[in-house]
Parts: sequence; structure tokens; C-alpha cells
Amino acid sequence: MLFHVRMDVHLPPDLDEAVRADLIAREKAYSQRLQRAGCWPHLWRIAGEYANYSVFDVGSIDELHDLLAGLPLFPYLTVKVTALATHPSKVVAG
Ligand SMILES: O=C(O)C[C@H]1C=CC(=O)O1
Repeated sequence: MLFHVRMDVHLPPDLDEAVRADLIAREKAYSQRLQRAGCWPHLWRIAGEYANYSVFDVGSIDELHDLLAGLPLFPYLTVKVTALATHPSKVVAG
């Protein structure tokens, strides 16, 4: 199942610099592990914003929730999830 996800990051401006750097490093490692596993096939920065558009490929909405809730930045994110269905006009390869 494919899900389009928008994540907006809201780190407090007064967050300790070492805590901030650690959070971002752990977020990068976590997201790259999921990308390599194939369940986070698209990750795009939204130009001009501290936000991303992502596509997740997972077995269920519960699995998606668990992956998102495990993000080190999760306490600082606003997340909007959109379920993607197959479009009837899509050309199927083969
Ligand atoms: O920077 C972000 O958009 C938030 C988050 C998503 C992946 C990652 O490494 O950080």
C-alpha cells in the first residue's frame, strides 16, 4: 500500500545545539535504513520549507503509523497522510 506523507518539522528555536544535531543524525540514520529496506521509496525536500513530501510503501496503515511514530523527530513533526489508490487511467507496463 502506498501512502503520500507530508512532514513539517517544528524544532524549537531554543533547542540545545548538541541535542538538535543528535536528533537530526538519528533521524537521518533511521530514514536511510527505511529507504534501503524499500518502505520509504520517495523523500523530497519541499523547496523553501523545513518539510518533506514522502511516499511510503507498507503493508498497512498501522505499519505506517509505527514507522512514523519511530522517527526521532516525531515529537516535532506535523504529519499529513494521504492514502494512494490505483488511478484507472494509469498505463500498466508490460
Ligand atoms: O528533514 C526532514 O524533512 C525530516 C526528516 C525526514 C527524513 C529525515 O532525514 O529527516
